[in-house]
Amino acid sequence: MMNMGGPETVPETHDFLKNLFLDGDLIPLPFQRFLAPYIARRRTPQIEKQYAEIGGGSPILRYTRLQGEGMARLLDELHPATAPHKAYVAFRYVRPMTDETAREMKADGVKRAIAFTQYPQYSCSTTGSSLNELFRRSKAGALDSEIEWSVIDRWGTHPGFIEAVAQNIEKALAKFPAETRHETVVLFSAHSLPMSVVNRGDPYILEVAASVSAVMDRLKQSNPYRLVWQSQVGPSAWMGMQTGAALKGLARLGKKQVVIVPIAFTSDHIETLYEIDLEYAKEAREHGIEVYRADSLNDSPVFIRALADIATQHLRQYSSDRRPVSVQLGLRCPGCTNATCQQSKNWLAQGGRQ
Ligand SMILES: C=CC1=C(C)c2cc3[nH]c(cc4nc(cc5[nH]c(cc1n2)c(C)c5CCC(=O)O)C(CCC(=O)O)=C4C)c(C)c3C=C
Ligand SMILES: [Fe+2]
Ligand SMILES: [Fe+2]
Repeated sequence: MMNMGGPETVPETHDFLKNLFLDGDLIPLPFQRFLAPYIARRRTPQIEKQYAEIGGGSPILRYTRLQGEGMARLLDELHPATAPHKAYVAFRYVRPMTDETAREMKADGVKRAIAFTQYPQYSCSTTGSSLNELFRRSKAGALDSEIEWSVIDRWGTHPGFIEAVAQNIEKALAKFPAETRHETVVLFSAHSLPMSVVNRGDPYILEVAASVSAVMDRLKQSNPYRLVWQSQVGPSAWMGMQTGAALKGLARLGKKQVVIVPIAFTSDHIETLYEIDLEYAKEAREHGIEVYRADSLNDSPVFIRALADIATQHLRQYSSDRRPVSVQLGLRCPGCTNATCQQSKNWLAQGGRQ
């Protein structure tokens, strides 16, 4: 289960940020090895304060383990041919990272594995970075070369995922009076992307939009909605409209009720617990809007069943066609100039064989 991870405790914030700014697949910086620690040090106090305010750290490891254990249990029933199943966590910027997980898998004698992204929608900066890291660690000899790999690279329109998000929206909508509930604006909010990434042909924006469209179809188009973008970092141009500005705009239009929906991440993190709950919701209330947030998926049993179903479908498909990767993963962004992307795609298309 591949994801970025987050600091479990406040003092881990600096190392998390340092590893994040060292990731050239996420943020290519000039003189990265020198600039990354500098930027991380400067940013640490502000981000530490945010993690402190949301309870002292990120809950992502706890939820990913819980989701993985639940998924593996269900998989044993749904796909007994490949049982027993076990979920391992590989984070990009905090422990457990790929090397540590690879050692654990080696000790367990694993010979068949699925690299299962926990980002519903594909971006080169997120899932792409995790897959490139898997490739690099393999090349460095950290992975057991006998493991047969396949990849689940995106699942943003899977009906189980859509159902889990839709149910959480319904719960939030139910907090408004029945007479005015249909007027509530559903504001989907996803982490933004720099326009430089969008403009090289990254598929994330399209895939997030596809998730939103599928959720609204499941809700039978019950409410007006928009997709907006949050958490931009630094001075460059990022995908908009920004979530904060959208809330102000909705207030200007006289809207009184809003449900904010995190759609691109599967557990709580500072974007939901700090940015949305503490910053945006407070600002919106000051503008006269009553606002609730749809819960993150966290320990949702509907979501855990969806993960098991996604893995089952993948295993069935793989047993019939032996294709380790999706057709879509084979295509690099038309504007991609990162040579590792091609190498890692070739490696994965061969099932992780050298
Ligand atoms: C699907 C979600 C995410 C995408 C896409 C994404 C792209 C992206 N992010 C940065 C820079 C930063 N991201 C940071 C933290 C962070 N990012 C995501 C998710 C996505 N990022 C999460 C869940 C988090 C964890 C923080 C949290 O909310 O708990 C940070 C560090 C925090 C900060 O300093 O503000 C940076 C920096 C870029 C440049 C990028 C696309 C290229
Ligand atoms: Fe980010
Ligand atoms: Fe790329």
